[in-house]
Amino acid sequence: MLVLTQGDPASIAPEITAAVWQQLRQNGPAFVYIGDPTLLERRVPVQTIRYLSEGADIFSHALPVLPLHLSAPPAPGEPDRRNAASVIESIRLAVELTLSGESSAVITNPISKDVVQSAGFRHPGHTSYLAELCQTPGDEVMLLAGPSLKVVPITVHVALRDAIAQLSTELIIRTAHTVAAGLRRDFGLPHPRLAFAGLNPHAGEHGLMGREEQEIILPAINTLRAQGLDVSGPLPPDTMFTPDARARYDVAMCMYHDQGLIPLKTLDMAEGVNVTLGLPIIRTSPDHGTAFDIAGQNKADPRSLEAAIKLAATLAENRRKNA
Ligand SMILES: NC(=O)C1=CN([C@@H]2O[C@H](COP(=O)(O)OP(=O)(O)OC[C@H]3O[C@@H](n4cnc5c(N)ncnc54)[C@H](O)[C@@H]3O)[C@@H](O)[C@H]2O)C=CC1
Ligand SMILES: NCC(=O)COP(=O)(O)O
Repeated sequence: MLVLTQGDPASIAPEITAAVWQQLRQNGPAFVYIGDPTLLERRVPVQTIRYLSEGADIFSHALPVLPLHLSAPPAPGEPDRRNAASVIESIRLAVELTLSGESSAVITNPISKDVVQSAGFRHPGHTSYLAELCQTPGDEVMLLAGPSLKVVPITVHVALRDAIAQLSTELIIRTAHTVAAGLRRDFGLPHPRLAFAGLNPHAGEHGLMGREEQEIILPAINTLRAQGLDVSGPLPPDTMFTPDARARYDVAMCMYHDQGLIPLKTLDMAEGVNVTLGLPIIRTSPDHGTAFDIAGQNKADPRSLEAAIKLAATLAENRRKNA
């Protein structure tokens, strides 16, 4: 059984959850929703449960829900910080059930970092919170996977000037090992090919446009190669996402968030999935956010959530086989 978190109740999460249940109810993979049942009741048949094990028999005719309760009535498009506690509790419980082995993976619906942080949440997103809950802080790595491309932002939710300051040979090496291990164990790629982007225009052009390639990125690549990984780069970032270039690697290792997420979402927004590597559990999520601007209008595309649920099931099965 998989567990799906509530996400922000004012976001598109309720409507995409209902749409994906309709899509998967016959052939699965089955999931249990952890959230307030009233968010879904007017869209699909819902059945509250006490134990995850009850979910499998119910899934084909009703969406099984482990109930949580909101503090304020939800209004689509109007996030309310009074509901932040329930958003956070859904994530905590999903991780607890997965660490205990009752669930095989966590899929998270989108949250507003702004809303949860206003209620005291100290993390810039799910990723580091999940690592804290799993007691593996610092081991987490964000990977986004779509049909055309996989990318890893080596620095993530920080201002661009801080991302540049954070880059180090040690961080690149550590991230690359987590990615290679995750691609082998969970994605079933025995010899993953990692391509590293440069940071600067033309990958620095021999130091004319910046020295991070020579001083930080290249030493990491040389070390990783000596350690037996299949690595290439630093590549000029503007040409490494062409179809020909993408055919030469399995994952693009990017130096900052938007360097990787812009090509990923441009190519694969509808089916892109965010995967957290480096955790003792499987976690996936749609690649998009809360989309408050269209919440409650039945405009939201549910395919990224559907892809996240299917990929979570595949990764969990691969990890079980490779254990
Ligand atoms: N995994 C998560 O919890 C994520 C959370 N976020 C959070 O979401 C909030 C909003 O972030 P934005 O940058 O505005 O990104 P966003 O993905 O929420 O929205 C960007 C644009 O894409 C559209 N869009 C997004 N998902 C869509 C879908 N399924 N179907 C149709 N249109 C869709 C929206 O309507 C909007 O115009 C922020 O607080 C951000 O931190 C963003 C990404 C992931
Ligand atoms: N840009 C990816 C994103 O915002 C999701 O972050 P997280 O909640 O998975 O940490």
